[in-house]
This record gives sequence, C-alpha cells and structure tokens, in this order.
Amino acid sequence: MSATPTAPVILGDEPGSFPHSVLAERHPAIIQQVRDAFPYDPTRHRALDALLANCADGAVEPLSATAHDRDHWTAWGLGTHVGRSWYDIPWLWSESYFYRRLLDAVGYFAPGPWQGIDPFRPFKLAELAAPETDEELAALDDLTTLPADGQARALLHGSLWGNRADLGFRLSDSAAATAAAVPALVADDSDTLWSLLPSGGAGTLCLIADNAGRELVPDLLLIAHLLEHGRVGRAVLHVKPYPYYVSDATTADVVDALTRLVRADGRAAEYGRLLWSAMTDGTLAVRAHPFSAGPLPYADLPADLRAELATAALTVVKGDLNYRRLVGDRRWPATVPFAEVTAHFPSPVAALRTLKSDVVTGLAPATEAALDAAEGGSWRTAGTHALIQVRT
Ligand SMILES: O=P(O)(O)OC[C@H]1O[C@](O)(CO)[C@@H](O)[C@@H]1O
Repeated sequence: MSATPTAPVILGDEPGSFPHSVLAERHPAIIQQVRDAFPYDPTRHRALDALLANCADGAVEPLSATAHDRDHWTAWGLGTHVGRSWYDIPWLWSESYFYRRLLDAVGYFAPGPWQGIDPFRPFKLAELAAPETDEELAALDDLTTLPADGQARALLHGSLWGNRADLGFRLSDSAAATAAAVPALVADDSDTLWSLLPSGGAGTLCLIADNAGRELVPDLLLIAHLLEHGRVGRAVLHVKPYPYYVSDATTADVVDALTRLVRADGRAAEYGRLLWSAMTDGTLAVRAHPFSAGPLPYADLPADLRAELATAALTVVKGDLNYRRLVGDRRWPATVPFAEVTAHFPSPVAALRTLKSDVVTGLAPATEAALDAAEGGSWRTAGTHALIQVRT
C-alpha cells in the first residue's frame, strides 16, 4: 500500500508567483472596488485604510474578543498565525482570513447600519442582470430538442464552464476536444460521474457551490434536471455562510438566482418553479455551514459536516477554491492520482473546475507535457482549461 501522498503547502511568499500577486495586488484592488461600490461612512473608510495597510506590510491580527466566530477561527489555527506575515502562512489560510477581515472593516457583523450588507452584492446583481444571462437562459429552450442524456451532458458542461463565469450551455463535442492539440478539458471522468447518478436513483446529491450569479444559475439548472429526471431523489446545496471570495454564493444569492429563473420565460421558468417547490418541500435543501468559509482543506472536515456528506451518493465540488480545499493546497506533481489525494473525502466526489490556480492533480503524463509544450505554465491559471475528475 502506498504511503499517504504529500507535497509542500503553497505559501504566498514568492514574489512573481501567482499566490503572491493575489495577496499583493488582487486584495488591495478588491478593497478599492468595495470602497467605491458603497457610500460608506468615515469609520468604515478608516477601517478599510487600516486593512489595506495591514495587508501591504503587516502581520496577521487577531479577531476582536467579542467576534461571534472567534472560537471557530481559534480552532482553525488563528493563534498560530497571528503576528506572522500574511505572505509566510498557508495561502489558503491568508486568503480566507482576508475576506473575514474585510467583512469586519465594512461592518458586516457588528450591530449597526451596515450589518448584513453584502459588500459584493452590486457585482453579483450586475451579473444576474446582464443581457448575456438572458441569452443563456433562452438557450435552454433549444436543449429541449435533445434526448434527456444530451440535456444532462449540456447542463453538466454549463455548470462546469459557469465556473469561468461563462454560462455557455455547450454541447459536449468530444470530436472537437480530441482533435485539438491541447484539449480544453484536461481530464474528463464524466462517464464515471453519470454512472453514479443512474436513472431511477433515489440517492442524495450534495453540491458544494462556488460562485453566485452566472455559475450558480447553471448549478441550479443541473440540480433541477437531475431531480426532474429521477437521477437523484434529493439534493443539498452547500453555500457560504457569509460573503466570501467576492462572488461566492450565499443563501441570499440562491434566492436571487431562483427569483431570476422564475421571472424568466420558457424552460428557465419551468426549472425555476421546480426548484422553488423543491426547496419548499425539502427535496432541495440549502446548507451554510461555518466550515464552508473556513481556511482549511476538506481533509479537516468537522465531524457533523463529514457525517452529512458521507450520506451522499455523490458530492459535486465546484470551482477552483473548492478544488484546492479538496486535494489540499499543495505543490502536487500534476500526475499524482486524484483518487489518492481525495481518499479522505467521505463520499464519492466529483470536481468540476476551471483551472485558475497552480494546483492540479490526476493528469495523464502526456496531457501535462502537451500543455506545458503549448502554453508554458499559463494553462494552470488562465481559466481556459477545465476538468471533470471523479473518485468513486
Ligand atoms: O471562483 P473560484 O473558481 O473558486 O476561483 C477563485 C480562485 O481565485 C483565487 O482567489 C485567486 O484570486 C484563487 O485563490 C481561487 O482559487
């Protein structure tokens, strides 16, 4: 039996690396975007100034003594990271804590006028209101001419590529994929995925959501199709308990997406009504577990969430950040088997992800070599490639 595989944890300490650029450039830009999106009062502006300065050259600061989630963060390692540079601790941890601190700065948790105001809501709503979303929803009507399996495949690809905020209801085109020198899909275990969701299956699908708006809409459509066609008996959608990573979905975003569907025309509205009633009767449940916005890999799932996911016939893990949490945010060789690095997960698991950070596992050696030859390292982070990986 092989030993549990391991590899160095990714930090943000290497200037010029992708993680370093996120901490040094992307986080300050996000602070600016949030500042510009609301008429915050001077107290909030001062708090944002302080966070900006802290991110640039400071050390991780503790939460206030009265923070509602102080115990969670303590359990997640706050004590070991306080006082250290944001750049020298696991990148997964520092990114996650940045969003927690940003919410403090805008008064999201504190009693007062800004309590509960999602600083990213304007960006999420703009995406839902975009004309492209209308076009993408209208395209659902064309899918009705396909057999159920074809619809299912198209909706799976819609959910996959929705992670690029590109809600194209692409029909699977395996001929084009194999003809390309470097296929857009770098791994495709979709046949195994479908084998875990047989017709007449009464099992539970868990879907760990990623972004709101134009990713959440196709995620919901996929769930609606699976329920409607009896491939699952029940679905559980895991969202974030508070705004996170700019566009990650919360319960409020689920309601916005469902409202958007119900108010659309044609097939989109039918799916919307199906989902609305599924939520109402409990066939579709929404969870917002604190760990979903935690800074740790899924190998460290808390017992209650582990037990819930263990009941799933399949857990679908969406997006890049969830992939990092699933396999561990480590410098894996790209060819380390996906099944080995996800052996800890309590149910069969499928990752649907466009590649937006360095971590990748489970590639065939020839695929990695072809990607490197054609694109250098950019294929790992550009969001132009995607994968469907399944561990049964
Ligand atoms: O929305 P996704 O697919 O989780 O991607 C978010 C990705 O963007 C980053 O936050 C980089 O900014 C990555 O850390 C993360 O993996």
